[in-house]
Amino acid sequence: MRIAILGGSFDPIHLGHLQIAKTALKKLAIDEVWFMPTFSTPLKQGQQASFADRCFMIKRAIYGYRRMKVCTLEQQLGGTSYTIDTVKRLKKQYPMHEFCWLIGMDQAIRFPDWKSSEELKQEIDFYVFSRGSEEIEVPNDFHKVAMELYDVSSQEIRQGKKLYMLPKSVRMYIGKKGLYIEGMVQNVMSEKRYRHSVSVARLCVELAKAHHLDEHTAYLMGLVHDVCKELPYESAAVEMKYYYPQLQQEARAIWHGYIGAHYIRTHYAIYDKHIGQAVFHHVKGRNRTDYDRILFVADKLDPSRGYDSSKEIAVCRKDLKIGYELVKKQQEEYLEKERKG
Ligand SMILES: Nc1ncnc2c1ncn2[C@@H]1O[C@H](COP(=O)(O)OP(=O)(O)O)[C@@H](O)[C@H]1O
Repeated sequence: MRIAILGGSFDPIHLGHLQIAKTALKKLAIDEVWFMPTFSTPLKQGQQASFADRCFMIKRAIYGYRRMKVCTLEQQLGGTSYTIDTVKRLKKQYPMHEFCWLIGMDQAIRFPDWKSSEELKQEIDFYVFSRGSEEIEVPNDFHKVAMELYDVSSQEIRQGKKLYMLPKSVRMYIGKKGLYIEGMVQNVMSEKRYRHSVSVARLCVELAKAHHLDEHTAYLMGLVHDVCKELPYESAAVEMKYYYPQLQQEARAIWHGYIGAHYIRTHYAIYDKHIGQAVFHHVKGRNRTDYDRILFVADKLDPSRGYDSSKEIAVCRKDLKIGYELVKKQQEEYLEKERKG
């Protein structure tokens, strides 16, 4: 068989990658495309999802495409993934197949920096996928394949942008596991609010641990609770009118909880009911589930707010219901004082 390899971090895989594989199967004389996730990339830092998660996302994305596979050879090789070593190993391990290598324009430009790039060109044929209109120089023994490009990168996805460029199954997985959530949240708020969010998430985890609840759920809800807090008033008003017309009369300071609960579902594919409810009610509080209580108290008692809340935190660690009542009462007293001026 003739196999085309598409190597990359796939952190995460997106529709641009799938487009290369589909075009290759259509235009080149090949039998299969094998996605080859890097174990660890030499020219790149800041890879964020584990190898297992990246593989799993690829498997989900190519589900139903009979001629697309995942190859985990670079994990078997271990250490830093250099393509020259991968290609040699491929040929040894699969002498019955013939291989070629697929790359996008951005990688083709950086090709001269690859380890033993001259030798590599002798080892295997390269096919570069580009719009065909670019004047950019790539090694002249590369074959060019014209393709309609999707304007998206994995980095943009990790920042929470262009999430519609993910296969639906991958998007659901990212939401469920909370992959890349830190970068996504950081991208929609000031540094100070992000620090608060991280600190609330930590306290949520601490309280979840003390009460034998799911720590991952607690972490996620803490991190995302203020995701809509810095939305401009005009946009917030539109969202409220559209999604929560019955709640428009409530104070503006409360809106971000409602809009946030909607946002994390539609944007981040976080469908966990506990998280949605806790975010929805976190400003005023709701004394129904432990997750509701934890997020409410953690937001108010966040140590990074600058006052000593250690006594209240200790009460919450011991008994969440009593702790909730205590914090709720303090909040009401504070609001009353504010009202009186
Ligand atoms: N939007 C896109 N359209 C076409 N090719 C792409 C796109 N994004 C990435 N590629 C190509 O897909 C391959 C794998 O991408 P990626 O996992 O992002 O690589 P890496 O992170 O290792 O640079 C690379 O050859 C890259 O050039």
